[in-house]
Amino acid sequence: MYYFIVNPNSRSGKGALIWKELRRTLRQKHISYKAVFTGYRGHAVKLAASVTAKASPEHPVYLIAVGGDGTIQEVLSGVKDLSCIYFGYIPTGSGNDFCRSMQLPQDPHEALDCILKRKHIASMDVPVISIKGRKSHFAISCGIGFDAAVCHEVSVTPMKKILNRVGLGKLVYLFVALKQLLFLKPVPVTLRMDEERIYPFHKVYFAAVMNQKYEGGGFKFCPDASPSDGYLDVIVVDGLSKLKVLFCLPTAFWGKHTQFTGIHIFRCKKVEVFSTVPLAVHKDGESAGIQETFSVSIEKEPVKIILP
Ligand SMILES: Nc1ncnc2c1ncn2[C@@H]1O[C@H](COP(=O)(O)OP(=O)(O)OP(=O)(O)O)[C@@H](O)[C@H]1O
Repeated sequence: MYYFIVNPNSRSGKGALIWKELRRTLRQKHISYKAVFTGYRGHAVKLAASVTAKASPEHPVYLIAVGGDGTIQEVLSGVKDLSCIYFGYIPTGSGNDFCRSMQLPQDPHEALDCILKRKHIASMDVPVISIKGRKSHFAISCGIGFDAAVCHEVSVTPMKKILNRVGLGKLVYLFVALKQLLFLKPVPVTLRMDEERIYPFHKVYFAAVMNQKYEGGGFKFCPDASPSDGYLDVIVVDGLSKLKVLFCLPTAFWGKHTQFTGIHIFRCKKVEVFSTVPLAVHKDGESAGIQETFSVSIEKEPVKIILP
């Protein structure tokens, strides 16, 4: 039995239409499934918790998230014991960084086909972010500063709806990033890794903790990040002029930004981030509020994910 958690509101409402087509396929193929729908922000956490409440490693649940990248982190956050699920993902969002990094089909119909075939099961690290004592999971990345401010504005801008309507949803990140950069003021941020290595930075634009290579709609910020190596990759952008950031940012689409002075990349199992002023924080592109500090580690147990 497959359990689908569907965000009908993803890609500005297209998620609901795509789900109807997928449902037709499931019915035609006589697949046994249950589908539940998210009605508000954070709902997928509760739905995933209730769907997996009785699951065990002996009786696992095939849990499929249907939505954008934001839905994935909510679904994973609702699962208490990751060893009790097989995770599948059908993209109906606008950014699709998860598919890009995991090399999953970007087309929802192909993604469903891959899930039903269950050809390849792999392990994926699941990072845990702790903010003010509250823990939750994410799949792709979390960050503080510029990238989080971009995510926050992307989620509220009417431009996203308009660009999604004409199939150019990904461009919204680029426009918003340029606008945010104009008004941004870099601040001192310190990172402590694995309880011992301390790195103070003085003029930080942003710091991102990445489980996967891509975030922000295709920026390959940590080109060597791997979701199956048991490590987190961390990028810090510090001390560059705005003009240089502007020049450097497009090169990140190809992962070529790492050659610039002021771009620092680290690898660790745990990182604590301390900012001197409250800044926007995101996880998998969803706002996690305005924070001064948070920490990230990796769950001991990886999740089993269905791949093509
Ligand atoms: N029924 C709903 N109405 C409004 N918001 C919802 C609903 N269900 C889920 N959400 C919220 O919508 C937000 C965005 O969802 P999601 O990431 O799945 O889609 P997206 O933004 O279109 O895709 P992407 O993140 O790839 O750009 C999440 O914060 C989620 O909690």
